[in-house]
Amino acid sequence: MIKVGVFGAKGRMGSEVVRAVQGADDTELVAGVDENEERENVRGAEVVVDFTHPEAVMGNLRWLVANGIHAVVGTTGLDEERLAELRDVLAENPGVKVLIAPNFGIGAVLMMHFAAKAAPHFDSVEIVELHHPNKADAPSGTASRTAELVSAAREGAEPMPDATTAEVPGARGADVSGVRVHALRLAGLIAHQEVILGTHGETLKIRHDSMSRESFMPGVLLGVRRVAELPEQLTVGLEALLDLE
Ligand SMILES: NC(=O)C1=CN([C@@H]2O[C@H](COP(=O)(O)OP(=O)(O)OC[C@H]3O[C@@H](n4cnc5c(N)ncnc54)[C@H](OP(=O)(O)O)[C@@H]3O)[C@@H](O)[C@H]2O)C=CC1
Ligand SMILES: O=C(O)C1=N[C@H](C(=O)O)C[C@H](O)C1
Repeated sequence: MIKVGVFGAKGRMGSEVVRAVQGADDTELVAGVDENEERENVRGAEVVVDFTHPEAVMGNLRWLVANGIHAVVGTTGLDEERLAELRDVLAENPGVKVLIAPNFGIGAVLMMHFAAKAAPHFDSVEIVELHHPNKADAPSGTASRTAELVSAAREGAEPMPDATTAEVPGARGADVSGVRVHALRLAGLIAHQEVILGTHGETLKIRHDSMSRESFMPGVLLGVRRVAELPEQLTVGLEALLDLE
């Protein structure tokens, strides 16, 4: 049995993780911790899953790594600066592994992968992400990661055509690594993303929809089961566990 703790246990995602950990045959819940509760409660856990808040996650990770506990992180907002800090903290604690996945949905990981594969074959790529209105961050971690992957895949390509010279601020979305990202927040939604690619006379749309937060749980459990054996101390992206080419 893998002993698991959950940070953000009463949240939308954390409560689903608690259910998944309790329901799986090979995992056992040590404790759930929320804001203003003692992190010490998860002592004894081999792996802690974090679905908290962009402002809380770094403090949680510093504590986990210092205490020799592997982390599986779904919380978004971990930019390059924070990842660099995390690498420094990990270097001082060589046995500890951290897996960060902007999206644990298997279909979402495939959507990002397919978008990166398609990107060099098109002149234009834009991303539309759609989420529930309680979400704190925009654009989503998934959209930012997709933009980074698309940008890397298009390295050396011509700039995307765009004649805009007069713009109401925000009308063209956010520029993430040179890719336009448009964020919608609508009641009734959970998590959705469309990558739209265009070239002469044709477009390709790659869309993923999470219709429930249960959809993220197979990916979270996969991370919990495999984090300890990952070759690197810090791994970003669930694709590292999915054998994608
Ligand atoms: N990677 C993925 O697949 C997914 C990632 N996410 C990301 O996960 C994060 C959480 O999303 P969601 O569950 O919707 O958010 P919620 O607001 O529903 O849950 C966050 C929880 O974390 C708690 N919390 C805040 N600070 C701390 C802290 N310092 N220590 C412990 N717990 C804390 C909150 O408590 P309180 O309410 O009392 O402040 C709350 O219970 C977001 O960053 C979101 O983008 C979401 C879905 C999928
Ligand atoms: O806050 C959410 O809900 C989600 N957050 C993640 C993100 O920012 O990409 C993953 C998924 O989109 C749901």
